[in-house]
Amino acid sequence: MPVIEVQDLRKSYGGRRAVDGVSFTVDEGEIFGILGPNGAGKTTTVECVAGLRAPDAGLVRVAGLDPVARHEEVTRLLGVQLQRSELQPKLTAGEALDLYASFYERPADWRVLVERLGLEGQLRTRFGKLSGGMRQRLLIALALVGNPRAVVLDELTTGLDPRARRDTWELLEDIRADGVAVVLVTHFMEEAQRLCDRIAVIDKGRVTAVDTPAGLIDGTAASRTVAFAADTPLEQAELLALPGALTVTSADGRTVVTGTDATVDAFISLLARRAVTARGLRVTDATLDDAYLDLTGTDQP
Ligand SMILES: Nc1ncnc2c1ncn2[C@@H]1O[C@H](COP(=O)(O)OP(=O)(O)OP(=O)(O)O)[C@@H](O)[C@H]1O
Repeated sequence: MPVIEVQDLRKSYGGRRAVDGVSFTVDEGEIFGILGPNGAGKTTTVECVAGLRAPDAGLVRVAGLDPVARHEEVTRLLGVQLQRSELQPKLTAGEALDLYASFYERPADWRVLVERLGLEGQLRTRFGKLSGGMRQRLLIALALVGNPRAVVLDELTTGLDPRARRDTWELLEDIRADGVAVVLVTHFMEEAQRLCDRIAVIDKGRVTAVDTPAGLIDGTAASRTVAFAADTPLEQAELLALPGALTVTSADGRTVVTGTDATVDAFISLLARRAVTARGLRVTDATLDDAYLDLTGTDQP
């Protein structure tokens, strides 16, 4: 049974659809990414998973429980770090960690989390006085302090410096190894590519693709790019006729062909057949950025 299950989730605000039929499941020991443009409905979706918003329609289950009807039980199983999270400004970081740990029967040792997240120097600082990045680190620690079975992390590393970001990624990888199911909303492609086992791309309230990062990349129309300078010019039309070829551009003596694996294979055969030497030949894979741009509308802000 998946730890998190979302089926045909729908949610509108004042008649405007924010989430329009989203479905996905997240298994134990899986990091499931949600990518999508601003306003696509990502936060609304994870707020429904956390039981903080009631869906208009559809089904949400966390460990088999309805997070709205069984909110208290779900709170014990699910750690949550949301974009709109706030704490009482006068509470110090150390007090907040003690308080949150007291909610759970078997809390994690928060000192370990504090060390992993580089929060040691901040324990006596009030929440209201923490820098943006330190607040973020504290909210991550609070999401994990209950030793949850599942966590929802909305923009996990926004505002973190590069070292804190790497440390947080390693922490998440350890949590996954412990069998926790993780839902990660992110705008960072590098983060998604490194951490996520599967990713849902959401656009205008709908899931436009669910796959592994490699699967999403392979699914892009132009999954490979070949760049070269030929000693004997090759006809543009001939290159465009290669199987799967999408575009051919030439500038400064170099030609760039976009296409698929089949395009690359056919291109190599063409070189051999013509006894053409391609200098500085480079074959590059599409990135998750390319896949993301393919899968989301261009009319978004
Ligand atoms: N409390 C609310 N009241 C009214 N409309 C809302 C509310 N929260 C979100 N919306 C609207 O619902 C849509 C989806 O918002 P949501 O915050 O879920 O998107 P998102 O994908 O998380 O965006 P971002 O990447 O900017 O965080 C947007 O059009 C937003 O303006």
